[in-house]
Amino acid sequence: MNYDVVIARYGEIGLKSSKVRARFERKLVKNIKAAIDCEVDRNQGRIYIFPKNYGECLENLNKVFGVVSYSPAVSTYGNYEDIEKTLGEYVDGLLREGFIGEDTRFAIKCRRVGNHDFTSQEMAAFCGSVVVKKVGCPVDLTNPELKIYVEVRDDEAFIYHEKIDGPGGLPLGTQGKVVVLVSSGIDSPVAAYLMMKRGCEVIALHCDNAPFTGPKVHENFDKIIDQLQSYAKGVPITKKVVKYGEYLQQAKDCAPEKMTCVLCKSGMYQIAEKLAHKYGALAIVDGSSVGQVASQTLSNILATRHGVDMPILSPLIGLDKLEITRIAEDIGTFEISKLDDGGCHAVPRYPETKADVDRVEEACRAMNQKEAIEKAFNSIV
Ligand SMILES: Nc1ncnc2c1ncn2[C@@H]1O[C@H](COP(=O)(O)OP(=O)(O)OP(=O)(O)O)[C@@H](O)[C@H]1O
Repeated sequence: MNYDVVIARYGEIGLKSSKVRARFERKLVKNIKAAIDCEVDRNQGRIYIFPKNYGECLENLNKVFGVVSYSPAVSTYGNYEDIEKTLGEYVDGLLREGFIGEDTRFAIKCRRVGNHDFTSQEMAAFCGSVVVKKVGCPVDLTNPELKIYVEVRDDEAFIYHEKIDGPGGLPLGTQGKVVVLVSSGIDSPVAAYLMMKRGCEVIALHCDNAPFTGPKVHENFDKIIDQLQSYAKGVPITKKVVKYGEYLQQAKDCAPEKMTCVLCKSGMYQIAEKLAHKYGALAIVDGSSVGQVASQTLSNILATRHGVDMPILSPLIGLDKLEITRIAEDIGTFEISKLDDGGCHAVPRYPETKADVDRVEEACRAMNQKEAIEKAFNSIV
């Protein structure tokens, strides 16, 4: 097929006020250009992409948030003569590639914007007759096997037959920054992805628990961020790593053993909050999901957040492991997360599952948490 344009559609942006919409559209176009080598035109709620390489364009558009669907198309002029000629060639291509045959029930879907001397129905009937003359296949408007779309916009027309689903969401970078706590596990990369999908720029903070973890954990974190960067064209993820081993050692030495995981989370949130202030981020994000592991009880979730003033968002909170795993597979992080990284050896035999604020405060005092956090924060690279 000799496509010469890809039409991209966006959803939610269209619901915004005209000022916000214009800003979102500009950002979306910028992100598309960062992801694809192309020229771009914006017109009446559609984005027209003229890529250098169609294969690359179709693959990368699938990773640009804000794009709801897209169609490779051929363009022509918006009059009977040119549409007839171009549609005829388009149908030849469909025949060659086996999308249409003499038994294929088909329908023409025509949309029109602008002033023309024909209605959408008249143009649809005309285009239908062009296809029938060429292929001899039956028209079926209620249950077609193939839909051929003809969009006439002022003096231009576009013909296509595919609508490929995009990732949806909002253009990356339109909703401010968040600090996402990213481990090398399955959940937190999905949490980062979902926030990016809602338009948030991500600062990924990883706590390097060495010597309680091996080098594989850090390596896998790097690979996960590399994979997520393919969704962050235009607004790349900022990567930050804090040396967290000394903090954990202090927790183990000075506070009750069973509080180690609670103190670990509490420290992570506080370091994330400091980092957020430094970089102008407005929220902290983690991959918690209620009851998924022993430490993710509601009482632990509440107690570990004590002392943090910034919102801590947990986009996976109501999802089960299977749902999270499915997303991780789709976005290409599961294969990395499932690699054996040796786990964390700071985890006590019986971790606290019913932490309360008083005992957390007591444990924080016992380990001199404020000083340990300050020290860890200064190690961030
Ligand atoms: N080493 C780490 N660095 C940064 N964040 C972390 C780290 N370990 C845990 N977190 C954060 O705390 C959340 C809860 O971690 P926890 O270990 O309790 O659960 P999990 O189900 O294993 O999470 P994940 O699959 O994301 O590792 C993680 O989703 C992540 O946001």
